[in-house]
Parts: sequence; structure tokens; C-alpha cells
Amino acid sequence: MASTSRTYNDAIDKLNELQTPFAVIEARRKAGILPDSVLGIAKMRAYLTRIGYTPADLDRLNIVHVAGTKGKGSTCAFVDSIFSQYQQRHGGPRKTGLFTSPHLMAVRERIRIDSKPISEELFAKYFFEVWDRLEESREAPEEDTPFGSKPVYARYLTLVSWHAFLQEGVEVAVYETGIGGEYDSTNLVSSPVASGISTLGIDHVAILGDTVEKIAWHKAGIMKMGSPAFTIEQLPGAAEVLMNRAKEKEVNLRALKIDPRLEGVKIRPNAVFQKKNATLAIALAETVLTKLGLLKEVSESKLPQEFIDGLEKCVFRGRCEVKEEKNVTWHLDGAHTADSLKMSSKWFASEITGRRTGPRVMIFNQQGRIEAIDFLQPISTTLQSINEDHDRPAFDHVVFCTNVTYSQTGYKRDFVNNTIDPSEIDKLTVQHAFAEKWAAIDPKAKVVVLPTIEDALNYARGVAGASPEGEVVQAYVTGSLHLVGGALGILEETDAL
Ligand SMILES: Nc1ncnc2c1ncn2[C@@H]1O[C@H](COP(=O)(O)OP(=O)(O)OP(=O)(O)O)[C@@H](O)[C@H]1O
Ligand SMILES: [Mg+2]
Ligand SMILES: [Mg+2]
Repeated sequence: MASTSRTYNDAIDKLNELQTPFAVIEARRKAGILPDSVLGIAKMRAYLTRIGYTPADLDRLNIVHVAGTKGKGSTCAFVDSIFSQYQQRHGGPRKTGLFTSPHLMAVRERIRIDSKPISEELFAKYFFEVWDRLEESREAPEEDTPFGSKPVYARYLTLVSWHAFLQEGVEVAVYETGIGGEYDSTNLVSSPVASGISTLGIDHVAILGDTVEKIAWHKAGIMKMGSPAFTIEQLPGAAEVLMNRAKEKEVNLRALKIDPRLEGVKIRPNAVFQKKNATLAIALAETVLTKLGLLKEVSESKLPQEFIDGLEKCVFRGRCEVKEEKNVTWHLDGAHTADSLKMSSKWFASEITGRRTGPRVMIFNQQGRIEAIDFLQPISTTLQSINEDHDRPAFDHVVFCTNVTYSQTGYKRDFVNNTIDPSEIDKLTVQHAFAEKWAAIDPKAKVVVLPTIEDALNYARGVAGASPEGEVVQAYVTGSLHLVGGALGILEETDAL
């Protein structure tokens, strides 16, 4: 064992083995078997015991727990950024942890300490410590959780985050749920300092159900008796489910209107959805900082400067991000649900309206999700609506590519995805279907299918090269956070963000 190499890359290779292979997912789907639910939580409890902790140990982390369909990560990033301002000015919270998903470029971005991705060395250390403990421990009954077994990818990372944060002496930790809430691996936390539920909508229907009410039931599962909970304005059906579950659990749930103290605070993008995320983040941060004695009183009329700076300086890469290059302005946003793509395309449209000219290029992917074909029409409609010349296409060029990063070397290890059908990628099946659909929606657009992200970026640069002097290509990269992460990695030649 000691002679085995244990670098960061080794850890990622081992982690990738914990993905459920596509063939198994397919077989389960055909047999109507749903992924772990109640049993999944029981197993997580067994794994936590085996790595040497109890749920009560997690309370030492003063956890802020966030669920929701959209805006979870953004809300968590705002809270973390506010903490960071307090830390810089007042030395507290002593150490902060942030657990988010998915990652943009490197798995270690999911586990942040003092806002920075955990180092490769520390990631590898804690990853293999968890591994060894799971191999060796004979604690917790074996019934559903055989000795030596490991949980799947996201669940394993949750264990690594708890271990890393506890070992590193993190004083407050912000946790984004993976899928749902009630049965999510992060839901072993029994006494969060506060829970937050961001915007609810439709996603992960196979696991959570196909109505916003069913989905709300799952997300409400993170609320805990004795811990304050907050949400923002929701669709009426969803709001009702949240309130009913809060009552059952005897939780004081507050549904917040957009915080009037945000007036004049320059959050990015300056859009209603982001104000909702910021509103939720303010309430969560106020609760924690009050508990830690760092916030003495809450003013109804004005936010403390630390909050304003935290909100304004918050950087959450790959979401509504703009990057300028000589002949191309890249607009990158990892939206990947029906609702968020509507928001996202409105954001892109507002960015270019009146301010930017030049050919428009969209680069889109949604790997393994043919249902995303329905997300295309609203994007086109949004862009058409800003055209003064109605003969102009929504986009001059539309590129559908895979999430494979490079044309020569393929996937970066942190992006290997065994859960999708490899033959679909080889044949570019979903990309051709999207292309056909787009050609029908927007016949004047030039539609192309390309195998990799690198090819797609080069295509956009090629359009720029062929454009008249002074014109700047307006490129919109969206549909998948992996696509956006891969694109940012190529544009910046970096390993992690
Ligand atoms: N409150 C919101 N309502 C609708 N769309 C949103 C909201 N917040 C963010 N978005 C859109 O969704 C994208 C993803 O945001 P974010 O990463 O915060 O969500 P998430 O809930 O963490 O999503 P994921 O399912 O990828 O973990 C953003 O780039 C933006 O386009
Ligand atoms: Mg999601
Ligand atoms: Mg997220």
C-alpha cells in the first residue's frame, strides 16, 4: 500500500472509478430502479462512522446549508465572500469552508478553504485518508454497506470535504446540496446554523419528481428543527409545500422579498434572479455572523460595509462571465435547465444590446440530455427579440460540440464522465439532433457540429478572423458547466479556477 502512488491525479483516477458506469445506469433505468434514497442516507451515516466522525462532529463546522434548483452555488459564493470580508477586517471567522458542485476545471474547486480551492497535496492527503479508513474500518453494521465499500462520486467527495474541513479547523462551512435535499449526501448535518432554499424549478425529474411541488418536498428536507430557514419568492405551489413542511418540522421559515438594502449595491449580473440569490445570502450570513458574535446588530436600513464589499467583490467563475479577447468577446454561462437558460439568454441579449456589434456565435452542449432540445427555441426567441433587422438570424453561427476538451488529448482527467454513453459522443448523436432542430428554428444561421470544445473555440476565432477589421465576434458559450469550464481552461491555459 505504501508504495502505491498517491498524487492528486491518482486521487482523481480513483474518484472516477466511483462513477456509476453508463451501462449500469441504463440497466437500472430499464428495470425502474431509482438511485439510493432513504437507504442512501443510512449508508452515508455508516460511511461517516467509518471515517471516524459522528453527525454531531459536523456541528463544529457551523454549517450553512443551501438547496434549490438554481442559484445554489451563486448564493453559497455570496455567503462565502461576505465571510471573507469579515475575516480580512476582523480576523474571524478563523477559517472558512465552501463545498459546491459541479466543478469548472478541477475537482478540487469543489472544496475550498478560505475561498481558495484546496491544494492538490491536501486534496490527495484527505482523499486517501478517507479511502484507507473505509477500507479498514469494521465499524457500523455491514448489512447495506459492505466493509471496504465506497459511496459514489459526489457522496465520496462530501466525505472528503467533512474530513478536510474538520482536520483543517474550519469554523464556518457553506454547503451546497448535490441533488435534492432530503436524501442528499450533505443532509447528514442535523443542526445547521441556517438553511436556505434558492429558486425552485424543474430538474433531475427522474430522481426528484416531475412537478415543482414534488421537487420542493425534497429541497425542504434540509430544514431542521431548531435552525432558522430562509427562502425567496417561489412559484405558489412550491411555496406552499415549503411552508407546510416547515410547519411539520417546527421550523421558522421566512420567505424573503428582495432585500431593499441591495439598492445601490453593484452585484453582477444586475438581474432579478441574482438579487434573489443575494437576498438569501444576506439572511444566511447575518444568522451565522450573529451567532459567532461578529455581527452585533442588524440594521433594517443599511447593510454593513463588509456585506456590500462581499457581494460586490464576489467572483463565481463561469456564471454570467465576460472575457474580452482581441476579436472575440466571450460570454460564458453554465446554465443548463429550461428556466436558467431563459435567464441566461436574456443576460447575453442585454450584454450585447446597443453596446456590442459583430457576428454572433453560440457554442452549446448538453451531453446525454436529448430533452435539452426544448431549451433551444426560447434562446432563439430571446435573441430575435433584440434584432432591429428581422431578417437577421438569432445567431449568425451556432456550434454544437461535446464536452471533450482537446482535439488531440481528449478529456482532462477531472472531466472524465463514465456515466454517459461513449458511443453517443463518438457519433455526436445529441449534437446532430440539436443542429437539426436549430436549422429548423433559425434557417438563416450557419449551424455546425464539432467534436471538441477546442474545435468550437477555434471556429469562433475563425469567424473573427474572417470578419471585417474592427468587428468583434460576440460569442455565447452555454448549456453545460463542463463546456464552460473546458472553454475557460483553454482560454486561460490554467488548471483550476
Ligand atoms: N435564482 C436563479 N434563478 C434562475 N436562474 C438562476 C438563478 N441563479 C442563477 N441562475 C442561472 O443558473 C446558472 C447557474 O447558477 P448556479 O451555479 O448558482 O446554480 P446551481 O443551483 O448551483 O446549479 P447546479 O445545478 O449547476 O449546481 C447561472 O449562471 C444563471 O444563469
Ligand atoms: Mg443541479
Ligand atoms: Mg451548483
